[in-house]
This record gives sequence, structure tokens and C-alpha cells, in this order.
Amino acid sequence: MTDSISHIAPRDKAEILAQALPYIRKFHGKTMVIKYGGNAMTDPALQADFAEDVVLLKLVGINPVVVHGGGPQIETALNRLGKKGEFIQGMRVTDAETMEVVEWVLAGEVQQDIVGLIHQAGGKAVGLTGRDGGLIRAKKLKMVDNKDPSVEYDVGQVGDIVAIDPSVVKALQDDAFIPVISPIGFGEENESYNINADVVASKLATVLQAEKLVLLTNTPGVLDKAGNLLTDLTAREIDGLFADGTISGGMLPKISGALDAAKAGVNAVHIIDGRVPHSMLLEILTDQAYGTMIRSH
Ligand SMILES: Nc1ncnc2c1ncn2[C@@H]1O[C@H](COP(=O)(O)OP(=O)(O)O)[C@@H](O)[C@H]1O
Ligand SMILES: CC(=O)N[C@@H](CCC(=O)OP(=O)(O)O)C(=O)O
Repeated sequence: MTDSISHIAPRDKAEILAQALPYIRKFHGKTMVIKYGGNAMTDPALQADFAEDVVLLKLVGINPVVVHGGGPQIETALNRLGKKGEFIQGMRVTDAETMEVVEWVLAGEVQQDIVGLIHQAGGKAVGLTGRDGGLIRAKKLKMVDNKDPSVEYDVGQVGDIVAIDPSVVKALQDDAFIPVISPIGFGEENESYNINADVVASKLATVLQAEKLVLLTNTPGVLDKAGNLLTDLTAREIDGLFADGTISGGMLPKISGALDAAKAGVNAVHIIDGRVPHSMLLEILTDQAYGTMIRSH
């Protein structure tokens, strides 16, 4: 555990703990989908903090469901093979060889690391891909240009979610397990699809009717062109930020997914800084507002 609280006076610590009580009561039995971005998991101490936070939520009766990313980890593995990742509108162009790498890095490495850390922190995690329990059915994504829909891109084995069957997630939750999900879908011929983890987290939050969707990333939230944090964004403001290019790269699928989830009835959708120790716990269990909140209107 990183000792980021030793400088806080005991009375202040007690106050922070007491502040959590109404939130624990409010969220008891509720589902929180937490997207753990690859960029937010690069520091081992922060990873351990994250695992502890997830276990704490479970112990106080909240149901965390973790969807993890791993973009930088996939990039490192591709580089070792002499390959370099290419992205179009935030999606990795995925040929057959890249798909193999994506599958072994996400399901074999990143997911198992998170499962192990949650166990070390005293929780019971189960790793899943979209194949397990028929969780994520997908088909090849037809990608069109954000600004000119007549332009199409072939991004290879990138998946478009056809359906999510949440029964395996619900069964695990009921049995005190914490699901840790890799964003890999499967198609009609049992072929694998690489799906952006933000897209999976957002869709899963909608299907599970989650209370909250929290997306942990490597920025303080959504920033404007001058680098200022935008604490609150509505659908109309987001359209403007897409149009003027303020939102780009990996932030595109994150915001689109977040907005879809907000429109579909997920009560609260937040993009927060995963590099700040315990940011997720502070967001969920204290009065403090962090990062950017996405609103449907
Ligand atoms: N307006 C914006 N505000 C903040 N980050 C942005 C913005 N537009 C693009 N980005 C980029 O999006 C990145 C986060 O997305 P991504 O790299 O996919 O992270 P993750 O691995 O957490 O999903 C940021 O690090 C930043 O480079
Ligand atoms: C289609 C697509 O882009 N898939 C992503 C899956 C991992 C991911 O989303 O990781 P982050 O959350 O860390 O960005 C990729 O290949 O990088």
C-alpha cells in the first residue's frame, strides 16, 4: 500500500471515514462498473491500491465489476515482435497476428495480474473473457469517419458488440466473487474480436443497469484545448468538443461509450485520474467530486 495518508491528522482521517457511511448505505447491493485503463495501471504500487479499493467496495456490500484495458501493454508486446500499433479513431487496427498478441496480453497477462492482486488484497476475483459464459458476442466493426460518414476504414478484427449476456457476471456477483473482464468478444464462427475496453465497460454498465460507471485513465479527466479540466459535460457540449477536435485518440471511444451509458440510464458516469492513489474509492465513497462527469442532457 502506498502510504499517501500518513500526513493527514487523525481527526481528519476519522472524518473521511465517517463521510463514507451515507454512500455505503446508498450503494449497498448496487453494481459499479469500473474500467481500469492500461495507462492507469503502469505503477505496481497504484495497482495494489486499486485492488485494495475493489476489495473494500465488495466488503461493504457494493458489487464492483472490473473491465480492464491494456493498450500500452499490447504495444510493448507488439514492439518485441518488431510490430508497431496503428490506431484509427482510437481503435487499434487488428490483423490476425495482432489479435493473437491482444488475446495473450489481455487474457493471459493483464487480467491474471489483476486477479492475483485482488486475491492478495483479500478478495476473490474471477477472470473472464467475452467467451466465458457467452458474455460478449461481437461482429466485425464497420468504421466510418467521424466527420465524413461516406469514408470507411478497415480496422481488421476489431469487434462491434452484438449482445452481452450478463448471466455469468450476475452469478459470480451473487457468489461473492469479483468479475475481472478482458475486452475480447467472439463471433458466429467462434472467431475472436478485439474490442476497446471503454466500449465494453460502457455497454456492460448499461446491460447490468449499473449505478455508476467509473473510467480510470491517465489524465485528470477531459481537458479543454487550454488544458483546463472540464468537470461536467452534457451531450451537446460533447458534440462541440468532437467537432472542434478537442477530443481525440483514446478519448473518442471513452466519451462515446460514457455518453451512451448515461443516455441508457446509468445514474453516474465519471472519467477520473487513475494515477491518483485511491481516486476510485474517493469518487465513490466521499463528497469530493473528481474528474469529469458525463451527463445525458
Ligand atoms: N480532450 C482530452 N482530454 C484528455 N485526454 C485526451 C483528450 N483528447 C485526447 N486525449 C487523450 O486520451 C488519452 C486517454 O485515452 P487512452 O490512451 O485510451 O487511455 P486508457 O488506456 O485509460 O483508456 C489521454 O492520455 C490523452 O492523450
Ligand atoms: C480495438 C482496440 O483498440 N482495443 C484495445 C483493447 C485494449 C484497451 O482498450 O486498452 P486501454 O483501455 O488501455 O486503451 C487495444 O487493442 O488497445
